[in-house]
Amino acid sequence: MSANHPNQQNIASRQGSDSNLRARGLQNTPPVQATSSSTNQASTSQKRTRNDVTTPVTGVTWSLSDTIPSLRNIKTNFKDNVNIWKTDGTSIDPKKVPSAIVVQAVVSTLKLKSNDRIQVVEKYEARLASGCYEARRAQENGSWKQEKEELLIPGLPSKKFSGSDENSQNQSENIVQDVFMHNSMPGSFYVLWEGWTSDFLYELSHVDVQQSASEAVRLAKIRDAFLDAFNAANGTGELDEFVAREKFLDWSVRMELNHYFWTFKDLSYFHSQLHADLRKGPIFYFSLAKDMQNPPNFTYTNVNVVREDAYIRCLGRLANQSFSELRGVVGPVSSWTACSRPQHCKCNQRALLAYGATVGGRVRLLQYNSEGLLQLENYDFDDARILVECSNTCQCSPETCHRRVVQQGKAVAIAVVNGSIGYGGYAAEPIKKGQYIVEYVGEMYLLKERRAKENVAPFKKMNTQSQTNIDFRLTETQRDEMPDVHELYINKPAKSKRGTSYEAGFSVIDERIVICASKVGNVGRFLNHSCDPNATFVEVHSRCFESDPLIPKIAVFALRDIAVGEAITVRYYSDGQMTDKRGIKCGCRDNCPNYLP
Ligand SMILES: C[S@@+](CC[C@H](N)C(=O)[O-])C[C@H]1O[C@@H](n2cnc3c(N)ncnc32)[C@H](O)[C@@H]1O
Repeated sequence: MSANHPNQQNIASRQGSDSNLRARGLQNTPPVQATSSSTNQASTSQKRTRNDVTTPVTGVTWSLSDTIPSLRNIKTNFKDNVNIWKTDGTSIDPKKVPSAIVVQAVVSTLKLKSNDRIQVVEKYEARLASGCYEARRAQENGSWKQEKEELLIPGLPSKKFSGSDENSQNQSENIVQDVFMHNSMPGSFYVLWEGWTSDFLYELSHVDVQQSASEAVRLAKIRDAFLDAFNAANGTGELDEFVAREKFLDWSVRMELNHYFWTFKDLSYFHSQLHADLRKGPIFYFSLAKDMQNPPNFTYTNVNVVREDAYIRCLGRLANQSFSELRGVVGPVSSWTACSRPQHCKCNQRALLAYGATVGGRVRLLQYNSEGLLQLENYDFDDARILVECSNTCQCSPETCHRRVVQQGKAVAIAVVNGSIGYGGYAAEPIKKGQYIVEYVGEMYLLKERRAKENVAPFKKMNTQSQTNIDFRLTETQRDEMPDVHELYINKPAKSKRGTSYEAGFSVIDERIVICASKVGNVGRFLNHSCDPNATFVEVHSRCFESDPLIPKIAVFALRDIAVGEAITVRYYSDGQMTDKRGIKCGCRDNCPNYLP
């Protein structure tokens, strides 16, 4: 640190000032309520005019109006005040956590309506996390404006307060965004405030920060431990300089308010805040290179953003029928819950009924063990398998049931780092075999029938080398053929990088439904392919309330223990699909002979 740097006096004058500490509140309180979507209008009923729909599986016919969810129909077995608790002591009301955002065509005969659980919007746009008060205020009043066009990322503040606003703003409730180690004073942290630029860093003692912003310190420790592990794994010392920049800050970075570095910090903070809203793990974005790359630019979502046609298709699936509608087909309701005897569970029975017929009765139901870890004995990539979680009909606790892992949101910390095959996702906390890692979330839409047939083999071909459970098989040309999904419903996408695909499909639940995380997605979009993966995609039925529509999910689970610093990888394709040399050379290891189609 240069003794004559103009900002030094600025920082020194604030150092250890109790009055500043009190005045600024030093709060690190994540938001309590999850409202990352764009519509909050509640409604209690949904009128439908559409004709009956016939399931292709059993020929059972029912009226769509019977299956449209509304809050009215949510019959919970919880006491009214039962909440899900987060690590910071705040709670989530599960009834107010959206289970999907439905993007409806402007011209639609159906006119879906929103409620707390299903939010119907015309267009999905990113927002700042609901608890980021200072950032919202700065967005209105701040004097600093983002100058670099490539750094205008949806959901990140484009305006902030800067040092020059110090005396003109009412600074009562500032929140700690990030803390960095002090290179020359081990007893101090540099503190970055939410909604403020880096020319307004404070230098505060560990004790003060630890007491008032313990969550920020906990996250900084996870970040720094990851960097050390990642650096050690790379072994050559090449990264030392960049790791030090992340942990200690450079003057050059601190004083250049438009530096890419700060956008990576904002991505980490605001995406982690959105995750904290739903009790999911934090995310850390890094560019460990001298010339930092453009940060990834996409709109963050915690829940699938479902196009109207895919939503209607989901409602029309047999799996969406209530138990009363299926009386006589699904066995009688027993007193066993799925938690105690999965084979007697009616949710499992219904899933087998719904998919067994489609895929020749060869669907395997995956199960959790009593610690909530997926049992993966005899795991075979080519098996047709799904996972069904408990819901409120099972009468078990949404808080403690070991079969509600995905809906409880207990996902791990993930770091996103750039490398030779683009960005990749890495374990920032140790992960156990069978542990839930993250959901793969994005825009959900239907493939056209013709393309679905071309691209997804019928189940009778399952269990052969050429079939995968979840795939990324759409080519650039095929995506270009996609009709108007983005134009009509979502922000128009920039052309994706040539050869880069973010589309994942289902093969058991519905081969026409695709989740695309290119423009709207979550951290799952960064998981790269490996021919020897340590994690796997699983098709999941998970809903807190039986009256929610059953929107299928894709979740990622660990196939083996994964250490901090290790890349989290999944298999997009089986070996037989990876021989065509016109594809992308697989970079999962040195000299891998395979090609991504
Ligand atoms: C779902 S994205 C993964 C994240 C991506 N690397 C990024 O930077 O955003 C899938 C794309 O990543 C790249 N990719 C993933 N795994 C790869 C591998 N093993 N070898 C080469 N490219 C890979 C390909 O471009 C692929 O279409």
